[in-house]
Amino acid sequence: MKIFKFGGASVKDAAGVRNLAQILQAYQGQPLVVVVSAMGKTTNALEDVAAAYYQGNPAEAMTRWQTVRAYHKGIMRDLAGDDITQTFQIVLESFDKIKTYLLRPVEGSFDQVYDLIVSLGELISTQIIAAYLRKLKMPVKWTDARLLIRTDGTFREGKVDWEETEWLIQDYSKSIPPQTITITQGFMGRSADGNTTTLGREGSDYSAAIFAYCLNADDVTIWKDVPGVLNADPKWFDDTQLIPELTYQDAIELAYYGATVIHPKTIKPLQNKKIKLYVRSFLEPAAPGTVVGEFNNHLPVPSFIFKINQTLISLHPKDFSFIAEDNLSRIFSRFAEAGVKINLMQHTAISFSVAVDNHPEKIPALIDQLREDFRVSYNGGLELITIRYYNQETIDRVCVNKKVLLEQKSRYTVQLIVKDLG
Ligand SMILES: Nc1ncnc2c1ncn2[C@@H]1O[C@H](COP(=O)(O)OP(=O)(O)O)[C@@H](O)[C@H]1O
Ligand SMILES: N[C@@H](CC(=O)OP(=O)(O)O)C(=O)O
Repeated sequence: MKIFKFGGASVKDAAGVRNLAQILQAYQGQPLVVVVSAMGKTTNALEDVAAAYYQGNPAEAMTRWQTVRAYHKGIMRDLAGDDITQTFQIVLESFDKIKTYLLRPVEGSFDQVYDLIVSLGELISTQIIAAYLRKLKMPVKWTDARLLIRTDGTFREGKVDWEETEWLIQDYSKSIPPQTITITQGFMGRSADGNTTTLGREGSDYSAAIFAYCLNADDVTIWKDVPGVLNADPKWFDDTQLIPELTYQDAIELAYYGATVIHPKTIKPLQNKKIKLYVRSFLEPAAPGTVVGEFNNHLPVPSFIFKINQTLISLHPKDFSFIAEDNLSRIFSRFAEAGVKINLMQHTAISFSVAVDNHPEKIPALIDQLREDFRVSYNGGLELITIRYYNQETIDRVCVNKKVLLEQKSRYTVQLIVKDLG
């Protein structure tokens, strides 16, 4: 069994869907599970629909939804010709159900409504793709991932119930004929009480790993718009180099520090079962890309990760206490309660500094909370630069025209919080 994952960029238009079909045709005859994300930037657009709907503005929600619907209709028209009803009847029925939902009064918390609305992107994309592949007479089965991935009740960041999910997925796999191409959604699951939950933004890579783990798959391929894992994001750096082989450990570290090409939760389930992960280009499907697996060699070149929009928060006890266990536990519980992930931390006897992503909806409230116990100073608009397998030359290179506010080195990794002076 092979698991494939196609992200939003790969299916952003009809040409992308045709390209996906062509890639799958090359693997015909093999059992495949194909995990697909929402098309293009649909998830962002649906976030706006959810916000308007929840804020009690149904007219605005409907207008925003109609834009999403028109985008998908355009893709269907291109794939099917002018009459889309024959090929895509099921999608049109989904559109009607969504419209009916948006006309109903709001029920539940914002996060619950968010998951229900935002996950529609994946449901629609997989319905369109399955219908198109069926039109090409390919042996596809559209499957609702919510029947297979069981999560706890946390909305927007559902935690996988691995035991139940493994049982559900294995049971499903017994029921499908060999050679079937299962088309299913990334990023979503369902809690035991029947609520749709999402796994966190960009979580479709993780869904592919969940399927692979539960099916003891041979391997996973995530099809991207880059040739594989590079030693830096080509959006930021020229002259990037492809990394042909990557250890699980290095892949986890790169993804955790912010190399967005692989979702950080993806690697661990694969590493536990020694399942290889291929990162390949959907634009150049014959090229080998990167393979993540058990290798002895470290990264062949230093790798760079940039995270912009960072805020550095520094805390100082108001009393005469040091930054020791009691203060640390109070600080960590404040961050956990606010749902703020710490990207980097450093402490001295009487100060504690952390770098976090600047979420305007979370950080000001967290700072107010921290002020109850600490003197707080903060600095926004910063960059976090991580270099794996650094040397002084690489540090000097990234620090040109930057002021370094904080530096932290371990054996293999250096992290720098910098202010751009340019
Ligand atoms: N080290 C890296 N190597 C390759 N791509 C990277 C790296 N770090 C960040 N990226 C970015 O990851 C993008 C692909 O990931 P993503 O957009 O999340 O794909 P998808 O939406 O298909 O899941 C690339 O376009 C690239 O800009
Ligand atoms: N569509 C979801 C899940 C996802 O992983 O998408 P992508 O594979 O396009 O990053 C999101 O945008 O968050």
